[in-house]
Amino acid sequence: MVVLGFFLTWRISNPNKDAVWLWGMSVVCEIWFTFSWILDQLPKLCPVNRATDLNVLKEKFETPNPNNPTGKSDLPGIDVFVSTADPEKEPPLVTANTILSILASDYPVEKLACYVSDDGGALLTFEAMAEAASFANIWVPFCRKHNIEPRNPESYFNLKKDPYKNKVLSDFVKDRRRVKREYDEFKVRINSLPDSIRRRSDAYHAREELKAMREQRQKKDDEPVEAIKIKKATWMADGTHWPGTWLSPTADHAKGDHAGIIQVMLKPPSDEPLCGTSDDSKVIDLTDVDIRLPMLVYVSREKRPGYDHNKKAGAMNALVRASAIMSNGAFILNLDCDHYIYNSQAMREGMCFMMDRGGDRICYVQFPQRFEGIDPSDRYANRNTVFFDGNMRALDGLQGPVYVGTGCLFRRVALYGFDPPRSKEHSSGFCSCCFGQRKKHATFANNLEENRALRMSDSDDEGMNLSLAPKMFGNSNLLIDSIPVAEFQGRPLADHPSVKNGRPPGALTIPRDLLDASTVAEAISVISCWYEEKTEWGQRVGWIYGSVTEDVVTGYRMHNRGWKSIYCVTKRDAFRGTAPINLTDRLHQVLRWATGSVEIFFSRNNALLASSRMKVLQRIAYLNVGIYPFTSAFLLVYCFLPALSLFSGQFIVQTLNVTFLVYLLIITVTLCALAVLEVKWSGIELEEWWRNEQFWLIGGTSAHLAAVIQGLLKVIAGVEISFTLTSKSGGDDDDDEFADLYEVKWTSLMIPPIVIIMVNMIAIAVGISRTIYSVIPQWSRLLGGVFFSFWVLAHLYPFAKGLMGRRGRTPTIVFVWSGLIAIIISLLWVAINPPAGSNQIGGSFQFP
Ligand SMILES: O=c1ccn([C@@H]2O[C@H](COP(=O)(O)OP(=O)(O)O[C@H]3O[C@H](CO)[C@@H](O)[C@H](O)[C@H]3O)[C@@H](O)[C@H]2O)c(=O)[nH]1
Ligand SMILES: [Mn+2]
Repeated sequence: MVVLGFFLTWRISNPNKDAVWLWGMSVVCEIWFTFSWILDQLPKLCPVNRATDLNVLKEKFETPNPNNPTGKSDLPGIDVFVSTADPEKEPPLVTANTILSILASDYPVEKLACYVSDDGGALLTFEAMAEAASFANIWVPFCRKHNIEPRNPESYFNLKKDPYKNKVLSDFVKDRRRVKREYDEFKVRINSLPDSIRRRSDAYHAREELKAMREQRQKKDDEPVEAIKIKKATWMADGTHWPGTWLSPTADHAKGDHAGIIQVMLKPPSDEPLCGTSDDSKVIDLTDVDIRLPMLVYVSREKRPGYDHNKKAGAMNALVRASAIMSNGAFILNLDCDHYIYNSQAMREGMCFMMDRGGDRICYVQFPQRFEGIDPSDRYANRNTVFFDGNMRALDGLQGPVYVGTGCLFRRVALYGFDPPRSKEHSSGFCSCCFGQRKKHATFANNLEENRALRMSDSDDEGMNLSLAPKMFGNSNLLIDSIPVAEFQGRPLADHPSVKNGRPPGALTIPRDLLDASTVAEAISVISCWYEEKTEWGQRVGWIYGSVTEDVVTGYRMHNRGWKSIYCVTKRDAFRGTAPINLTDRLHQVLRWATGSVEIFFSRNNALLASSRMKVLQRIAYLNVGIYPFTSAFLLVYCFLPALSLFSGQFIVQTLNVTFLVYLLIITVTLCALAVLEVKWSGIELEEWWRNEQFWLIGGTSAHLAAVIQGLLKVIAGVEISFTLTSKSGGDDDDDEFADLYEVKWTSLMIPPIVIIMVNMIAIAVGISRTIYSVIPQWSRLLGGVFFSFWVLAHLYPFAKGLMGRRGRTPTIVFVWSGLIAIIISLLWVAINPPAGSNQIGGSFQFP
């Protein structure tokens, strides 16, 4: 930082008088780069590593003791949320496998509930979930019996390693073979679902069409023939009408209108273990194996024209409410449909933090995102290890990692918008409510000890005032009543009142057998379109609306209240998911992320407006998240500088004097040392670090730039931003695993990087030919310019490779266009600044 400071001062005070424009442009860029670099570095000042001890958790919660003589698990309830939106982009088989991995995970069955949110309201997804629920009867006990890992059947049966290693062979070989056969049949059933649904519905449509045609024929000839319009409908297997959308929602998954649907696919299990038998009709022998399954619920919130459904955030909020009524787990695990549980102990790992002393101030435990199916060289830095093993672990030493949308275990009451317990002691006495408006809100959990009471903002009003709750949470009484229960159940054991008073911790649960028709009806009412009207859902409560990166804002709002979060890196990956390996899909993904950041920047969730409860370095980290897309503008300019310098024969400094070179050397050496340090500390490879640098430039000059423009359009013209889903591969096509990598799909995001590549290549060519034909060739000078051009090109290499496809299948027009643009720019250049013959060569650009 110090060297950068001196360097910038020197740069500013030594303008290049022969090319002030070049000097000015470069200095402005350098100032911005320094600023953004500092934003990036400061939050890394106190990195930490954490470890958990699952045995201690077991000892405290699942071992007989005076308070718990039977040793029955005292662990709190967890509701797992899985979101899916479009069965075409998110294959139901993938979602089904995720569900199976959750149902089979190692957590007390009666404390676990799984909710699938289907934003598409698609019958296909519904039926696939029903199939998964039925296959779980075989899969889950099998996993328990033989300690299977991972508990996602698709991944398990595709494991490359020997399945019989470290296993007691006798039973296992037989069981595995049988379950595998069952799984194959399950897969066939899932894959044939689209056809059978279509056949079912087509038969109906054919009948309807015939009817309509007959009616039309009866009309007189001179009447205009109307287009035959049949209201499309989908039919369930039992012959009833599916209240969701047509077979698959339209590409615009966010808009498929349909009723709210809740279906309990697996009922809440009994409280006591239920062992299987050696009954021959069972697929495998289940003597002494607990065959209970966790509760599984299919939820598709209502969608109607004229309502803003708020994308994923809206879907999650519907689940928060429905689950509060149906199972009210004190904790919520959020997973995308393609992120499955890879480590069956993962939830316990998270619980170690939540249930530890002081754990009641933790709003969420974020796990790193890990990916499968990525090309070995990770061309587009999909693994994102620099972020997940560097930045996120560093943030853990501050107030905690940001929430990244999946693989995150929440404390339910933190999502409800309460302040953390004991927040008064920690707040500085400065106005700690968010943005100056001191809203009065009731202290909620009236039945809690005073110093623990959770607050909405720092209300002066300490009394209980339940009448305000409907204003925030809407008017479901079941929902409101469930809130203090969730708070109570989520308390760390150390100060758990039940331990103090000898009360069984389960005493406050809503009995699961109450899950009757009226409960489900209430749950359906809270997923209706209008439920959130005039409430604070999405504003202060639940997932926060207004950004396509709902995750970052949602986490931000919790940190802003003084909650802290934990980053939990487990030895065996907790969860694994997929990522887009296709260049275009990847660009669109980072475009969405960057757009979300710009949205945040221009909203009241800009970190500059953070409350005093947010730690300074944490605030800088969030500021960086909101600001990074803006770097793209400067990056774009800087990528053209080497070319401009080769064209003009000028450079960003007047003379390459010793001071400049020494600064350059020190900065370069320091940055290299820093990179090595970070790589060593985070345990990633230098290769991965370099991929990250490359993609930073690729994304920076394409997607981030577009994001800034989109964001500005939203602010200025109110143009809405849509959530473009990332396609998940089915994992079915074994013939070519990475075919996606080579597919070239045109997107206008590619234009800026292509132009940069072209201009720099032409510049190198121009530079070389000029040097060759000049009277006194100055090779050393050429070397300088060419080096920086190459530096830019090296960063863009993966991009160029992506454009080439596998056998150069890029439409030639792409090259023609970019060539054209590049030539026009060079010609323009010559027109503005005509080369002055040999004079120019002997110009001002000289080595010392
Ligand atoms: O209207 C919508 C849109 C999306 N989703 C779900 O959101 C998840 C994430 O979508 P995806 O296309 O996979 O986005 P990614 O870029 O892969 O996801 C990252 O970034 C998103 C924010 O941009 C977060 O929501 C994700 O959790 C995070 O994994 C998926 O499960 C979708 O089904 C919905 O439920 N409803
Ligand atoms: Mn995803």
